[in-house]
Amino acid sequence: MAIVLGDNQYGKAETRLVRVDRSGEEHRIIDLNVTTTLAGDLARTHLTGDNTDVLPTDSQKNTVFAFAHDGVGEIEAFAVRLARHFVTTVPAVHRARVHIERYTWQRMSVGDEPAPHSFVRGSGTRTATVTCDGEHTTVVSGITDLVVLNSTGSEFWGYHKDRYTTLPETKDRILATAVDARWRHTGAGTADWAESHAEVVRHLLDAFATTHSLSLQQTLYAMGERVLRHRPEVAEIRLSLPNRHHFLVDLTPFDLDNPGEVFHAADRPYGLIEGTVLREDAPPAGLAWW
Ligand SMILES: O=c1[nH]c(=O)c2[nH]c(=O)[nH]c2[nH]1
Repeated sequence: MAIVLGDNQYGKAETRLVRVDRSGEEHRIIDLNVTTTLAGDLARTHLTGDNTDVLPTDSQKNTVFAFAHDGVGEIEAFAVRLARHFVTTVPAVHRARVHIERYTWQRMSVGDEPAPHSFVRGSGTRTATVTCDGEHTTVVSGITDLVVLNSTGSEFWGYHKDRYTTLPETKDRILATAVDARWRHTGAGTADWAESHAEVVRHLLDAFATTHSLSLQQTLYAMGERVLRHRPEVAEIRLSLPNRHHFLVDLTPFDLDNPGEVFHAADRPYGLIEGTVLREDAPPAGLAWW
């Protein structure tokens, strides 16, 4: 019986890079978590331990820091630079993926003045995943952990019921989720990554806030559809929405009414609603989701 090496990849996971821009009166910070993943002709090291083809993961980490020396810029562009570097300079490497998370920091205010070098962590983490095979480069942008809540404007009723169904139907509930969205760009050369990202997030939030929801599934589709209608540079968006259930507490044992005011915010289990919304004529995804 022959035994062979199957798919393999390797890289440095979660290089934490913080860069301080001191060029102005006010400092600016970029706080990143960078993961590099390489694949290619790497049979030799697996089969014989000959490491000729292997760029150490330590070198990959060093590359991330060295590339930050002259500025990081937008994370999509930084990831493109790194991915192309690995594919074009390491002979055995034919595919590189660079995944970056950028934590949100907002400038503090002291009194009415913006603080020059003090920051507070904001909500939502921006992400970018770039894949390069030497010929094609794909860019996926995203946002994770963007926690949102509507205190009304959400119903859930008319669902399939069986002997195990106890959930009461509701015409008014809290709808809350932590948005995890990733969207694939039609090209790798969007002019303004920052503007594109801010606008996609704005449309996601607008759709969440203005959709009268009959299910989180319906809200998911509305969020994706709105992004695609307004942002031509986006070909496809994948959303993962945990349903952060808020259950109305029964206060009748205490002779108290509860007209939609007191809720138990349960953390688990939670419904997990996931879906993809895309253009019918979206170009092939290639390695985008690799
Ligand atoms: O919006 C919802 N979708 C569901 O599929 C579901 N299932 C459930 O128990 N509550 C909800 N809410």
